[in-house]
Amino acid sequence: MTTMLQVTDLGHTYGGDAGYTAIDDLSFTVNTGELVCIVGPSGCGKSTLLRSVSGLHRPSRGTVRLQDDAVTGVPEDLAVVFQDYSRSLFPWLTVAGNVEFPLRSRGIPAAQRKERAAEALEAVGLTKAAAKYPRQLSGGMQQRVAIARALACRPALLLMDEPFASVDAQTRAELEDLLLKVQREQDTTVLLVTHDIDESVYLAHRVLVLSTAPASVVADLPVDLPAERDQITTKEDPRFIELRGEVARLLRRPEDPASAGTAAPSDSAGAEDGADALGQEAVAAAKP
Ligand SMILES: Nc1ncnc2c1ncn2[C@@H]1O[C@H](COP(=O)(O)OP(=O)(O)OP(=O)(O)O)[C@@H](O)[C@H]1O
Repeated sequence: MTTMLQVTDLGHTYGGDAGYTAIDDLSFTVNTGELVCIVGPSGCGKSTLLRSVSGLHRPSRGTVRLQDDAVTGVPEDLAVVFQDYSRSLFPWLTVAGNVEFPLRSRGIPAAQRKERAAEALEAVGLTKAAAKYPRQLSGGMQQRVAIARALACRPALLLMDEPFASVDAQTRAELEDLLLKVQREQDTTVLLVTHDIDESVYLAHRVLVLSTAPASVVADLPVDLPAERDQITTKEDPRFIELRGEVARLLRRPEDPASAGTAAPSDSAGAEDGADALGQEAVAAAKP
């Protein structure tokens, strides 16, 4: 088992030494081919962590290493899927154009770009939509385009920031299963942030639970469920229910009296539609 991502003693304080510390002493690893989910209370510093891992900002303390190289800027072999597909796809490009777009800046020749885009669109079941524009697709289909675009880059690490939070429950379940299928087929290494406890246990090989801000890792839970997951039978598995309860208990805020009861099945880590700063930065950076 090789290490794909190593985060060591990571800390970030906004506004200098006397400012606000969002994350502190954060350490974890992600192995090659693993799907690791991160859950944490709202505002605990998940986006700050993802920004540091993706090289979009320089953390105040600690190190991030991707395939043993220190991350000091956005690495070529990293792709990110954001929550808000409407802000991450380019409306003036076709589906195929969107998927090919990041390959252009990587200097990949046109024929190879087309081939890779076709492969990625096939993996997400969108071959027939290649010539359409994002506005002609449903939200779930648009998010599949965003996933195809990330896959076409053949990233060493795929970062996903609340990728299914903006779609309806049925589409969310379909996209979760699509991610599991693609991850298994392509052996992609994935680090996914979610507010949804069920989703984290359903998708992950391991769930990292973060504390309230400044975020640190309070638990690193291996998900010892059968590799083959099913939206109904997996969620009925007593071990799934046990793990879900464990994550909910770890996330429970002692000061919150409402959290003193048993966690509800659809309990979430405190979702708020956190404005997707990462998404905005990425689109701004990529606009021609
Ligand atoms: N640029 C910034 N300057 C100052 N403080 C910031 C900045 N960005 C984030 N913060 C603060 O750092 C803390 C962590 O923010 P972050 O967005 O990383 O949390 P999060 O866990 O992703 O939130 P959410 O769950 O709502 O998406 C918050 O209190 C936030 O107000």
